[in-house]
Amino acid sequence: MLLNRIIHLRTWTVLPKTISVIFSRQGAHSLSSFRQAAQMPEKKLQGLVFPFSELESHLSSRVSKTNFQLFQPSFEDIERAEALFSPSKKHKIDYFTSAVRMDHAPVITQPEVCFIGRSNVGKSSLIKALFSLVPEVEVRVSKTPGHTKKMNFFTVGKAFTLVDMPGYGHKAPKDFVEMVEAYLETRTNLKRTFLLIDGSVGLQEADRIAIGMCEEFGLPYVIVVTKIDKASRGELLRHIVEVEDTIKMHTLGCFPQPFLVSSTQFKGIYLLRCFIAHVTGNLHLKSDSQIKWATFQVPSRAFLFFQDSVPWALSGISLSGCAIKDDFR
Ligand SMILES: Nc1nc2c(ncn2[C@@H]2O[C@H](COP(=O)(O)OP(=O)(O)OP(=O)(O)O)[C@@H](O)[C@H]2O)c(=O)[nH]1
Ligand SMILES: [Mg+2]
Repeated sequence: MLLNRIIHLRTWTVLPKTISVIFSRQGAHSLSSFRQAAQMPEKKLQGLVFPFSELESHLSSRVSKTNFQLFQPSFEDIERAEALFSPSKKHKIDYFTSAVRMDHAPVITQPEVCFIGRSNVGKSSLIKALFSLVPEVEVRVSKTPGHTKKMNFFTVGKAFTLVDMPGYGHKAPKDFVEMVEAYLETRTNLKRTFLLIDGSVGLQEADRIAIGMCEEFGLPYVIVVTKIDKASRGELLRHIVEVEDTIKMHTLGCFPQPFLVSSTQFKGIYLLRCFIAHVTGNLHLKSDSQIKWATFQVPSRAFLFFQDSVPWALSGISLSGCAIKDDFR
């Protein structure tokens, strides 16, 4: 199968030192909450919430800037989405269970989102940042590739579940294919797959194979460019253009807007929270939020998602390949 090929790829030359970190309450990020961040000067806040806005003026006209602004919720919507990521007595956010095989995966009906990507791309760090309002939830990150060995399920109240996956490529677990491919192919409550690409190294062969797999399975998926703090501006722009070109030329199921994030600087995290709230059917955007029209073909499995009452239309994608309107309620 496709991912078998990824596992055997050896594109990493430098192996970082083994350091495992368990994030605890002490590790809470000072920008965990959008409310806190909203105290910042407008321009800084804009760059934090919409990281693309800082890069926009440097991109050539060849790149579709509209695609980066397809999902552009209002600050009010972002704040409403944040409530979903804030725990309360009635809305518990916690680690749920782990599985190494599909028959060990919990059977649940609530919407689910998962995070896949090469080992060390920053999947667990991103989830830790998304859950930073609940720092007691243990999400393990490590400098050593291949740290996450199991599919780790986290529940966000009754609203949705989120799955942290082992990485593919270097040091992927032996049972990776049976675990992750089977999950992606058969999980019926999976609403979105977030495919992470390291913004400091750009698209690698393993990423292209993973994109091919998402296409083959007809998954609705979204590309997230990670570690944007680590790359120079020039490098990052080059990598973003490459991602954009790939989405445009080689994908049908990928949401046209790549999301840019830095889990350490908290860039793009509030926007991603809002997108997750939206695609899991937990947030209806206010009318002043902007979701632009998108026109392209949708793979067959998308129809199943439409039937699940979380239509693709929610992310600006048309079922018929025709343009759709931006008010979906
Ligand atoms: N500079 C920077 N480093 C990051 C960022 N996100 C993650 N890292 C670092 O990248 C390394 C890998 O992070 P993880 O979150 O464990 O990566 P992963 O994709 O879960 O890795 P596996 O579980 O091995 O597949 C850690 O050293 C993180 O601190 C980021 O946004 N910026
Ligand atoms: Mg991990």
